[in-house]
Amino acid sequence: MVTVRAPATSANLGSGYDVFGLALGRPADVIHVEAADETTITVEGVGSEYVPEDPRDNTVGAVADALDAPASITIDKGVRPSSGLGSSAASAAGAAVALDTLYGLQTDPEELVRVAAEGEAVVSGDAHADNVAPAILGGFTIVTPDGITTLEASLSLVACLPEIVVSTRDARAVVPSTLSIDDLVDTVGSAATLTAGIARDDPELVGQGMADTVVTPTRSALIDGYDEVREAARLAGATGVTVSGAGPAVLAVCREGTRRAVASAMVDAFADRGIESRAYQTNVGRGAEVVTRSAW
Ligand SMILES: Nc1ncnc2c1ncn2[C@@H]1O[C@H](COP(=O)(O)OP(=O)(O)O)[C@@H](O)[C@H]1O
Ligand SMILES: N[C@@H](CCOP(=O)(O)O)C(=O)O
Repeated sequence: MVTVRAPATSANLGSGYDVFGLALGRPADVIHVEAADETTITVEGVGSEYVPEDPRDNTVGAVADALDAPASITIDKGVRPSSGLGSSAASAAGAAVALDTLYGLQTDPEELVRVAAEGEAVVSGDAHADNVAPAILGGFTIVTPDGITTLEASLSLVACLPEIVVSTRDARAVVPSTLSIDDLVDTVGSAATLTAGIARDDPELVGQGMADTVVTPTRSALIDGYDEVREAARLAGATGVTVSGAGPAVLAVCREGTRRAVASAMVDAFADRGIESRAYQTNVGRGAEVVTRSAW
């Protein structure tokens, strides 16, 4: 049996739609795999009642197929489904690393990212890799058709998850299909600023570079209370606040020493709208890792 811990991730970071991703220190899924003649899936943990166990509908089933690595797989969900925290990706990434280890495949890590992205296609309709890349490689990742660039990053973060469900498939449908040259210029400027901020461990630059006038306004409209939560986080010390992935989680990058205040300001602002939420105080995390391995 092989057991892997695979982290939640936050994709887009505002200006990097389908390109930027960050591994989070927590929460995480835990995936157990045992060799078997055919793939079976059992799901436990947070929101497990919303996750299909049929391998054709679970991201993990697509990964086992792509690696030709049938197994008895148990997913212990720590990342709530439909959260905007890469829940489906955490399972896919964890399964890719676990099955690769179980069968000694020694697949190249970038190839494992492509395999895990096949799992994402099962749930969102697109094999977008901006969650599975950081979930496997850790840190901050830039995914383009030419490959993946990874940067180590050190940021103090809050990911606040309200009791709202937003499906990634639905949230992809509201993204505009064209943009003006002004929006293009703004987006390139933001994305470049954000990348420089990551390279310099500078939360002010990262926060500034999260600005986005194209995708985020359409997604934030799906999150009741978003504007108030964003304002509350900024007043409490966040340098940048945006929709995490497709939402409904909201990600805040915090100035040194403000993370606790930002977390409680965000929870209070959702509560003022009558919405319960949970704020994860976290940082940039590592990629999926094998935690136990036994020979039976
Ligand atoms: N292993 C899995 N973990 C979580 N969700 C899964 C998994 N396999 C399939 N799903 C489905 O994917 C959807 C959640 O994925 P998605 O909308 O991308 O949310 P998230 O932003 O949390 O990844 C749900 O409909 C869920 O049933
Ligand atoms: N780039 C994707 C990311 C979706 O992230 P998730 O955590 O909501 O699955 C998108 O924005 O659609």
